[in-house]
Order: sequence, then structure tokens, then C-alpha cells
Amino acid sequence: MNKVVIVGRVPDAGRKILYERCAGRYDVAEVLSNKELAKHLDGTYYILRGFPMGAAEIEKLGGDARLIHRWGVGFDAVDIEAAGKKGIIVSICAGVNSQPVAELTVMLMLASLRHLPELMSRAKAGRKDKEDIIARSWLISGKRVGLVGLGSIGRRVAAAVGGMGAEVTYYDPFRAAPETEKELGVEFLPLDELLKSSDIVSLHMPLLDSTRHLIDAAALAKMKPSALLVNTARGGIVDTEALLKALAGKCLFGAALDTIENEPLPADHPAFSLDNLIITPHAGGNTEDNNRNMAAYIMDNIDAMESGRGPTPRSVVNRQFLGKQRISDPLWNIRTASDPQIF
Ligand SMILES: NC(=O)c1ccc[n+]([C@@H]2O[C@H](COP(=O)([O-])OP(=O)(O)OC[C@H]3O[C@@H](n4cnc5c(N)ncnc54)[C@H](O)[C@@H]3O)[C@@H](O)[C@H]2O)c1
Ligand SMILES: O=C(O)[C@H](O)[C@H](O)COP(=O)(O)O
Repeated sequence: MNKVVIVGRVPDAGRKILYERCAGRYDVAEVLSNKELAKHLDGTYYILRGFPMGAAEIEKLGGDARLIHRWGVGFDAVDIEAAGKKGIIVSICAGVNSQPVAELTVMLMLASLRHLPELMSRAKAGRKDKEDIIARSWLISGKRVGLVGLGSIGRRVAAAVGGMGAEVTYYDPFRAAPETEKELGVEFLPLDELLKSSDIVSLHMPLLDSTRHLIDAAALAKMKPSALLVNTARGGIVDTEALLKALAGKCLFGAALDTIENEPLPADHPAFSLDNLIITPHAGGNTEDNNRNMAAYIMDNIDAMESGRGPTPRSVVNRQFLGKQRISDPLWNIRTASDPQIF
């Protein structure tokens, strides 16, 4: 029997589905550390949550390993080249957690613009005074929101904030089709122009060598002093030191980060003393209801591997490193997961 190894703690709602769909068909093992993983190098399918899978770990996997499936979308913690060279497909849950991330993004925008943490601490202290906070509170309506990355998440954020009356611009190295821009009501801008003109800059691209520290001190200096930066993508896209300096110097209205370099930060980190910074613990991609969709999507891909078809094409992220695969689905050979226009 082929073996599914769950690496990391998968939420109960999703775990239940994984077990139900594996029952009688695959052996299932769960591991919570690399030490435990070393006992299951004979797995066929690996489901990875919150665990890095570098070249060293991939090298050790046995010859039966066929698929590493991320519980999520970002694949920066997996060495996709090392996996490809070993003939192992790396798949992501493409588009499956876009809605939760988009909703959290909007929540962070609203919480920052209205100073939610401060309002709550006033209420908890039994205080009625709020005029000073209101004097620093702003609507999304009428503001210019600049999205960096107009993929699955970026498009949902565009629709949501557009619906609230924001003017939406975006930058993406792969410009969307004119009909998509029209349908979403978004305007393309070069990155520099977007940074200079946005009231809210929201990041929705992958962490790649080319996007690491894309938002550095120079990029932050281009933003309006009244602007808000939101990062629900990956911490490494923003130079944290430069951002904290800009926030401390009140060079920006504020920032809201679901993702930050070296997360989770220690409780005594200076970031937590800034009153213009909201931090959430990388919670964007998971909600109880959506976790079921994540598990079902992964099991569909595993079943597709078993039947010889291969995972849904848009979910595969290391096609360029894979040799000739014995997969019969012709689509698999035409489309690549990194094709930006496939959603
Ligand atoms: N906070 C969370 O829990 C959470 C959850 C899911 C995804 N994410 C992160 O969000 C990212 C985006 O997810 P998605 O589902 O929208 O992915 P996606 O692949 O659908 O879209 C990413 C978009 O970014 C664009 N892009 C690539 N390089 C760029 C650059 N230099 N500048 C601007 N745009 C660029 C791509 O062309 C694409 O349109 C993921 O890679 C992941 O790291 C975070
Ligand atoms: O890339 C994603 O989809 C999410 O950022 C990632 O999956 C979140 O990490 P988790 O808490 O699910 O391990």
C-alpha cells in the first residue's frame, strides 16, 4: 500500500478528511519533527504544513517518494529543484486559500485605518473618550489601494476593496488581460508609480530571489508618509529592519503584517512596542471551513497521481526541474503552475 506522510500539524477538520479518504487505500503516518520524518523516508506522498523541506531532507527521501504537497500556496520553504531532480513533483493548493487570505488582508486594512487595537483597549479600560482616535481614523472608500501581485489573492482583494469604493491599481510583471482589468476595475501601474501614489500598498506575490526585500528602505521612502503597508504574502519580501525604522520615525501611517521575517517574533521584540504596527501570526490562509477544501484538494491530487493523470496542472510548481514524467494527462504537459494567467 502506498503511504501518505503528514508532516506538521494539520487542522482537525482537514485531518479528518485526509484520514477518511486514505482509509483502506493508503497507510498514513504523521510526524511533527525532522527526527520523526527520518522514520518515514519510505513514504510515497508527503503533505507538508509549516515544515521546510530543503535539499538535504529531500535527498534522504526514499525512491518511492512521488509527491510533496504543500498545505498552502507558498513553496519558498521547499527546494523545488532538488525535488524535481529526484523526480518528485511539488504541488501547492493553488487558489484554495485565496479567499481567507483576501478576507484577512481587508481585515488588516480596516483594523489599521480604524486603530482597532487601541479602540479595544479603550473599551476594556471602560473609557468613553475616542475623539483623538477618530481624528486619526480613515475610510477605505475613496483611497487608492495599490496591489503588488494580481494573482489569485490579489484579484480577490481588488474585488473586495473595489466594492468598498477604493480606487484599485496594481503592479504585476505579468500584466492581466484588458478584459480582466476591466472586469476587476483595476489600473496597471509600474511599481515605482504604484508605491508613490498609493494610500494602501498590499503585497500579494510569492517570495522568490527576485522579490526578496523588494520592499526595502528605498521602496519605503517612495511611499506617502500617510500610507499603510499590508503584507500577507511572505515576510522576506519586506526588509523588516527598514520597515521598523520607517514606522518608528512615523515616515508611514502604519503597517499590518500577517507575515514577517523570522516569524514568530519573540514576545520582547521591539516591533510589538510600535503603535502603528499590527502583527498577526501568519493566520491568513487557514479557517475552519476552508481547511476542508484544502484537504479535499490535496487528496484529489494524490488520487490523480494514483490514477496516472498527475496533479491538477496549475498546482505543480516544479515542472521545469522534472524529467520526463509518466503522466497521461495531456494538459499536464502544456500548462505550468507558474503560468500567471491560470486561476
Ligand atoms: N498569509 C498567508 O497565510 C498566505 C496564504 C496563502 C498565500 N500566501 C502568500 O501569498 C502569495 C500569493 O498567493 P496567490 O495565491 O495570490 O499566488 P498566485 O500565484 O495566484 O499570484 C501571485 C502573483 O504574483 C505575481 N508576481 C510574481 N512576481 C512578482 C513581482 N516581482 N511583483 C509583483 N507581482 C509578482 C505573479 O505574476 C502572480 O500574478 C503566495 O506566494 C504566498 O507566499 C500567504
Ligand atoms: O502559503 C500559504 O498558503 C500559507 O502561507 C501557509 O500555508 C500558512 O502556513 P500554515 O500555517 O498553513 O503552515
